Amino acid sequence: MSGNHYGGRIEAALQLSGVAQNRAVLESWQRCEQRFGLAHDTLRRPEVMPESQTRQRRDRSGRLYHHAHDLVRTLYRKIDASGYAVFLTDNDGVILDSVAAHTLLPSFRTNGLLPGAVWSEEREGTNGIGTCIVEGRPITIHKDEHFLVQHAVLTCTAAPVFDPEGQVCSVLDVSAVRDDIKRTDCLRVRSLIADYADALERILFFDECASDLILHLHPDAQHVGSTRDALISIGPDGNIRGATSTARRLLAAADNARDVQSMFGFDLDGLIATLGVGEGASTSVSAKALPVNGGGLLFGRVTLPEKQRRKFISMRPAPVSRPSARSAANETGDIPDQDPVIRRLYKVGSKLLTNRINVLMSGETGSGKEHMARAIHAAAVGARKPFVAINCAALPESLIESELFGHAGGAFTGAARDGFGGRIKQADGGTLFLDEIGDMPLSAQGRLLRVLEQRTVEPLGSTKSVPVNFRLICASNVDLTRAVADGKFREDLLYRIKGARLSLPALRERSDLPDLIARLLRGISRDMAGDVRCSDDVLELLSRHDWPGNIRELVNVLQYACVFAEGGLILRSHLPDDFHEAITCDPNHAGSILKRAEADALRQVLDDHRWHISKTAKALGISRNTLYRKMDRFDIRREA
Ligand SMILES: Nc1ncnc2c1ncn2[C@@H]1O[C@H](COP(=O)(O)OP(=O)(O)OP(=O)(O)O)[C@@H](O)[C@H]1O
Repeated sequence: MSGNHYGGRIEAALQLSGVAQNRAVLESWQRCEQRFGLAHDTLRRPEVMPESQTRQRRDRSGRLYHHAHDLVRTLYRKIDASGYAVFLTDNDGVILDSVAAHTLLPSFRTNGLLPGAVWSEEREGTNGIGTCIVEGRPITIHKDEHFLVQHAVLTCTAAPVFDPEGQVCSVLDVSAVRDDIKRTDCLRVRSLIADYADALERILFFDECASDLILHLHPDAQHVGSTRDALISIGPDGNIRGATSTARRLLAAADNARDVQSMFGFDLDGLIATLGVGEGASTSVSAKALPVNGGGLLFGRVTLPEKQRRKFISMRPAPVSRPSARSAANETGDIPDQDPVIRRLYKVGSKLLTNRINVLMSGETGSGKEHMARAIHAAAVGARKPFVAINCAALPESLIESELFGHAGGAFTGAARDGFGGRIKQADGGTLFLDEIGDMPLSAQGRLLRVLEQRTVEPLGSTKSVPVNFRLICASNVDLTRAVADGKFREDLLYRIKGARLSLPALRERSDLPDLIARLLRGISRDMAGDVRCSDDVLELLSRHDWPGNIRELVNVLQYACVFAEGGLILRSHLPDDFHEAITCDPNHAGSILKRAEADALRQVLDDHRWHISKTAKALGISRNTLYRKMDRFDIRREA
C-alpha cells in the first residue's frame, strides 16, 4: 500500500470522527500503521506484566512512585466526577499505580487499564498515555481517535512528567469508560492534570537536585519562589545539571547553554553576587533582574541548602537587596483589573489583611484566588515581604506536616540531617497562603489550629516552640461547611480561618474580558517575540466561551494561539482544536438556552422567597454576593 493511500484513509477516518485538524492524532495513526504495523481492527489482549515485574518497575522508577502516591489520590478526589480513574505510568507507559471507584474497576480492567499493563503506542496504538509520551505535552485521546477500534470506548487525558534532564519519566492519565463524555468535557481535566504533572515534576526535581544550587526564575518578580517559577539546578562548577520544563520553555532562546556563563553571561560567582543566596526555599532574599543571553530579562533568586554553602561560596556576604522596579509597582495600592467586583474585593481584602483579619477565599478553579491573594498581600504587607503559597492538595499527605511545620534534624526517615524550619516559619513577617485548605489532613489541621492560637510553631520531633508572626489567607474550592458536617474539616479551625470571606467571580461573570485578554497577551508576548493581539472575530469567540477552567484556561488558550499567530494577530485558526469544539458544541443555542434556563430558575426562586435576598441565597446554597452577581449578569430586577 502506498504512503498516499495510508494518508488518505487516515485523513478520511479523522474527518469522519470530526477531528480532521488534529495533527497529533494524525501523526500517531501514521506511526501505528507504518512503523508498528497495526491495523484498526487488530484485536489484542492487554499485555500485563506479572506483579513481581511491576514491583521492580516501581522500584526502578526511584522516588517517583513514592512521591506520586498521595498526589494521584488527591487528583482523583479533585476530578470530582463519576466514571473516571487516575493512572500513573513510567516512561514506557507501564501502569504503576491506579485509583478508581471499586465498582468501576472491572470495566477498566476489561479495557486493559490496570497496574502492570503496557500502554505504549507501539503496543496499544494511539492512546492517551502512549501518545502523550511521544508528544511530550498534555493530550486528550477521545473515543474513535484511538487507533485500535477496541479502545474506542475510552476517553483519556494525559500529561507528561519530566525529569530534570527534560526526558518524560512518567505520565499522569485520567481515563473514563463512559459513552456520554464529550471531548470538551476534558478541557477542565486537562488543565488540572497538567498542574498536577507540574507539581509532581517539582517534587521530583527538588528531591533529585537536593545538593545543588537552585535558581528560581520568572518573568514577573512576584512569582519567583511561587509554585509557578522555573527551576534550574546548578553544580559547584557552574554547569547546569537539570531544569524543569517551565525553565526549558522560558529559556528556549538560550537552549544550547550548558553552564551559567553561556546562559547569563557571567560565572557562578557573578550569579551569586548578583542575586544573593537564600537558604532552602527561603523567601528572605528578594528576586532580582537577570538578563538572559539570547535576549530577555527574567527575575531570579538562588537557594542553597545550608550544608552545601561551602561547596559553592567562600562565605562572601550577600549583597544588599534592592527592590526591583516591578515589585515596587505592586505597592501602588491598585490592580490593573477593570472588573468592578474584582476591584472591590481587592480593596476589601487589602483592608482586612492590613487589620490582620484572616481571609478565606472561594471561587472556581483557576479564577485567580492565589493571584488576588498576592495582590492584597503586596498592598497590605508589602511585595518585598515573604508570601508563602502552599497548595495543600498538591502535597503528598505524608509530607504535608513536615513541609508546613518543619522538622528537627533526623526527626524521621528521609528528614534532612540539619532539619528544616518549615514553610510557616518562612512566612514570618509576611503572608501564608494555604490553597485548597479543605484537602489538609485532619492531623495537620489540629497542628495548624495550635499555631494560629499560640502564634508559635513547633517543628516535628522538636520540643522547642518558635514564635511566628504572619497574616493568613486560605482558599478552597470545596464547601468547608459541608466538609465540617462530613467530619473532614475541623469546625474550630473553620471559625479561626474565616475571619472574612471573599468570593471571586468566575471568568464568565467578569465584565472586563477584552481588557484582561489584552493584558495577558502583553505578558505572554513579553516572553516571546513582539506584540500579539486578537482579531475581532476571535475576541467574539472568546467572549462566548464558558471558561470552566477560568483564567488558567484562558492563559493556556492564549499561550497556544501566540505560538501560531504570525504577524502578531491571533485568528480563529490559531486557537486550539478542542476550543473550537467547545464553542461549536455550545453555539449560541446551547449556551443561551442554558443561561435562559438558569435565569428563569433564579427568578422562580426569588419569587418563591418574595425577593428576600438572604433567604433566596440560602435556598440556593450560594452567598448573597454571588446571588447579586448572578442577578446582574442575567439582568434580573424586581418588577415594580
Ligand atoms: N487578575 C488576573 N490577571 C492576570 N492573570 C491572572 C489573574 N487572575 C489569575 N491570573 C492567572 O490565572 C492563572 C490561575 O490563577 P490562580 O492560580 O490565582 O487561580 P486559583 O483560583 O488560585 O486556582 P486554583 O483554584 O486551581 O488554586 C494563573 O496563571 C494566574 O497568573
